Amino acid sequence: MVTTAASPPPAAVTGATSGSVSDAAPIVRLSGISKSFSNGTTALAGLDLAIGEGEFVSLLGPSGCGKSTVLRIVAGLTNPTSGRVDWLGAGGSVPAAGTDRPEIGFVFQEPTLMPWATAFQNVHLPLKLKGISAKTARDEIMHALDGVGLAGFANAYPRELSGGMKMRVSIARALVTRPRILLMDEPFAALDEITRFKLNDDIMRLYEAGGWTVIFVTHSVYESVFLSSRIVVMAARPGRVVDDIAVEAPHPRGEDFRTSAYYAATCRRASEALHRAMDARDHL
Ligand SMILES: Nc1ncnc2c1ncn2[C@@H]1O[C@H](COP(=O)(O)OP(=O)(O)OP(=O)(O)O)[C@@H](O)[C@H]1O
Repeated sequence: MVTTAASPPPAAVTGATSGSVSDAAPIVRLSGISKSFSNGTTALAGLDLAIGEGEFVSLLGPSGCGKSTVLRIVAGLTNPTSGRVDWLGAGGSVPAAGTDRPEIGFVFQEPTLMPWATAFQNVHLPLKLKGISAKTARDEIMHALDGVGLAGFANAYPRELSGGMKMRVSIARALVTRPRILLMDEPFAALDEITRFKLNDDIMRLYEAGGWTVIFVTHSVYESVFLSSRIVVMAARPGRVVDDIAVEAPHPRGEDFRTSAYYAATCRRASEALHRAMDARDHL
């Protein structure tokens, strides 16, 4: 597995600060991760992956290559069959406890909102589970809703919101605890293309302002190149990392980036890597 960068971006899309943080100290490191299920499926085999603090890493790969399983292992929702997950402190050092998980936000493909609760009450949920009252959490909840452009819809119920707005509430709910790392499992896959573009722009603005670390699962080459500082390409049977592409375009990223030659070249590069991954056969 090789880490490569597409050709440097042309002057037209450079400026501001560098968007690449691929040399950032790791926040979490997965070493030799394998995952087998009782039905005999080997979802992952010998996967090594380090995620740098502040990186936006997309996991791109064909269906069944284990992208969601990686997220679930990072979130602690399932344990690997073998291998280690190490959460690292400042400067990439392993904290004394070794595997202490920091605050994690998780956004799923479905918004999974409580239909009987308002947007405000839905965003309150993770804080409520920590014993924080709506009154105490009010400013945090409104800040999170404001961040996704829904401050004016705090009292709306999910049935009153569009698909894109429901997903924004879901993102606000994931961010309200101010997580150190945000995990997103194909969050925009069910949305129409225009809404998806808009949410890509919005998540980019939030990432640029918030400076969090993101692991983002997607099937979309275009989405992964627009959003990511790094694209990790996976192959299936068994799930493994086969390519690691740095996207070195600066921030802020918007339409100039989407229409740049560097964007087109990087999409081509990622698309070729994805096709190689789809053709890959078992290597074990
Ligand atoms: N609970 C489970 N029991 C048995 N097999 C499972 C289980 N969960 C996942 N798998 C299998 O593990 C493999 C990896 O699944 P995973 O959902 O991680 O892939 P993925 O890359 O996220 O797929 P997709 O892009 O289709 O969502 C698949 O072959 C899947 O069928």
